[in-house]
Amino acid sequence: TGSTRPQRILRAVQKNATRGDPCSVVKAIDDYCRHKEWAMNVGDEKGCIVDSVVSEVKPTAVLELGTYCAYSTVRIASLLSPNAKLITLEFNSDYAAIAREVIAWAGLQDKIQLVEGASGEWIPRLKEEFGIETFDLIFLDHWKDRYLPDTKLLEKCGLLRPGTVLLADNVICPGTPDYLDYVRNSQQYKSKFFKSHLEYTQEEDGLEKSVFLG
Ligand SMILES: O=C(NC/C=C/[C@H]1O[C@@H](n2cnc3cncnc32)[C@H](O)[C@@H]1O)c1cc([N+](=O)[O-])cc(O)c1O
Ligand SMILES: [Mg+2]
Repeated sequence: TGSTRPQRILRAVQKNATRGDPCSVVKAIDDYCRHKEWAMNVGDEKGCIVDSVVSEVKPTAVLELGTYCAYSTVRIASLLSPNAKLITLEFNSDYAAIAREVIAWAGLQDKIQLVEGASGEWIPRLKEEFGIETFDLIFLDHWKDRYLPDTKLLEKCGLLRPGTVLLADNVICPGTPDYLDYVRNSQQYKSKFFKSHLEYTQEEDGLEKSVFLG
């Protein structure tokens, strides 16, 4: 049986990136996925928009939904202040195992808590299990039909505060129509679209940044 795409991505990181250097890990994944094999990382073009939002928000508590190979996990965590923490949820154990290796290669284990489990099950447990009050930034990049239910769950669990930023990948491709409709028409959010392209392609895509108003 051959290797999986995440295993090949990890191998590219171990071959081409420098241990303890998150930027080289991000670059190794982008180079591999642009030139060898496409994969559903947020990528470098949209990644620069993610970087600018993280730099603007300066979050100390970050939640990522959908780790996959930890590309965005590493990219975001590398910009966080020393006392900031990022929790990332991933329910596929094979992907979680690869993600842990990528996070370790980047030397970011102390900043990142990877939780192996489903967002629907874990969001209600975050306050108790991790002593989280509210999140400053949430990056949504998991199954696209989970964005809306998980956002409503985050509201219900009191994990959002006035000013919390929700940053959603793929609102054009593959698309998250029900989520977009909600954050753009709800009085509880101030939403803004950042036009970009689908990772490693010329296809249209973009990120939606939505500020919770409380
Ligand atoms: O489908 C896409 N992403 C889904 C990402 C899914 C990842 O999040 C996990 N997950 C899902 N629900 C979960 C609930 N709880 C925890 N992990 C979960 C899955 O195990 C996977 O690791 C996608 C597709 C394209 N595309 O061009 O087709 C481009 C992109 O940028 C994408 O993000
Ligand atoms: Mg995505």
